[in-house]
Amino acid sequence: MDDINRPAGLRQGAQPVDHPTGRAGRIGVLLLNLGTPEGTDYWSMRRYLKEFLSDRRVIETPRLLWWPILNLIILTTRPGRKGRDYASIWNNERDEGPLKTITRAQAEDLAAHLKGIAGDKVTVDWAMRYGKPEIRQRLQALLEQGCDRILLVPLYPQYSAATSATACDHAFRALMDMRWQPTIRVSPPYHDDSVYIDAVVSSMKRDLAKLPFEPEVILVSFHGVPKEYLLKGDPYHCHCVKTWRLMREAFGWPEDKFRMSFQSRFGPDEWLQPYTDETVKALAESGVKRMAIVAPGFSADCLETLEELDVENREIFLHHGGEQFAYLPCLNDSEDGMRVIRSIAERELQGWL
Ligand SMILES: C=CC1=C(C)c2cc3[nH]c(cc4nc(cc5[nH]c(cc1n2)c(C)c5CCC(=O)O)C(CCC(=O)O)=C4C)c(C)c3C=C
Ligand SMILES: [Fe+2]
Ligand SMILES: [Fe+2]
Repeated sequence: MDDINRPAGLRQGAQPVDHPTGRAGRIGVLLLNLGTPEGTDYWSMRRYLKEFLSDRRVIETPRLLWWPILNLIILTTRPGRKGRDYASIWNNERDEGPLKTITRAQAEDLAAHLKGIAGDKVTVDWAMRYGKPEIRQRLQALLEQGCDRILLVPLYPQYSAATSATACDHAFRALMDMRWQPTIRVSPPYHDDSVYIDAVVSSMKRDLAKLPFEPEVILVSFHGVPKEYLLKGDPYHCHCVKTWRLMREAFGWPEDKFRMSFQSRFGPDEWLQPYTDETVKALAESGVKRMAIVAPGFSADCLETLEELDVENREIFLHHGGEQFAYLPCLNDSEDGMRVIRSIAERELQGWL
């Protein structure tokens, strides 16, 4: 906002002490992802898992039932076991999980891109739903830099209450405490956006061309959620199926060679099916010797891809008769990946820039 357009009391230099400091009419973009533990030790893991698994958007089991399961069983055993898994993929140079390293790189690339379009009018930052950097703190930092309009970009192509909604809830909880809220926009899910589908397919084709073998089957694995969430109206399953169909059509392979599955089942309830580990085992047992896995639901590589898919599922495949296995990386901050994030940001900032 030009100084001349401010109410008299807010003009710089003419501010009475009892008036709020004027904001500079700048725009903030906040990339949001899930979050990762601060370290791989027991207490860091426990803090992360406790925050994550206490979120009612993630675990809908009634509190009275869930509290003893979480505190007496899960938080005594899981931090140690999962801490070892995290240690195997940790970015030791920066002492952080890869999800953080990659999300930061995405934000830096987007910042450089938007600077080319809008100069210093836009600030790009990033935050995590669980752990650090906290959404509340990064929103505050954007306000302090003069942003009175903020675009939230949940980096989940497929919407789920357990991911996109809880990230927005958290941002809105921070806004609830503000007398002078910024204007907020939230970017929509992009599971069927042609820029995203093209990027995922181009990236896969490039990675497949580098392999020393040609896979007989490609498995498209998405993070699972309890089946009950679908029955209660969460569109996540339908978004995943649509992404998979559009990828398959762009790829030109039949359904039996271009499969889909859901990974990371947690607890005894039924989750979305078919399960990735069971599918990989069944493929190997049915005589498939060469396969590739891709996980287009993750905007950045993380524990669920680098460890669960590339290590655990590779072992399952090789152990049951498979011979060659490839994990194809996520879009991350690659050229393909940044094309998607830049296009979302540019589209959603229309009318603001
Ligand atoms: C138990 C319930 C869980 C639901 C529902 C769930 C949904 C869900 N998660 C992602 C993306 C990620 N999940 C990650 C790790 C992770 N997920 C759960 C549990 C649920 N996720 C746990 C307990 C963990 C931590 C690791 C473990 O203990 O198994 C990650 C990786 C984070 C990292 O630091 O690398 C991502 C990303 C999606 C997309 C989703 C539903 C749509
Ligand atoms: Fe998860
Ligand atoms: Fe569906």
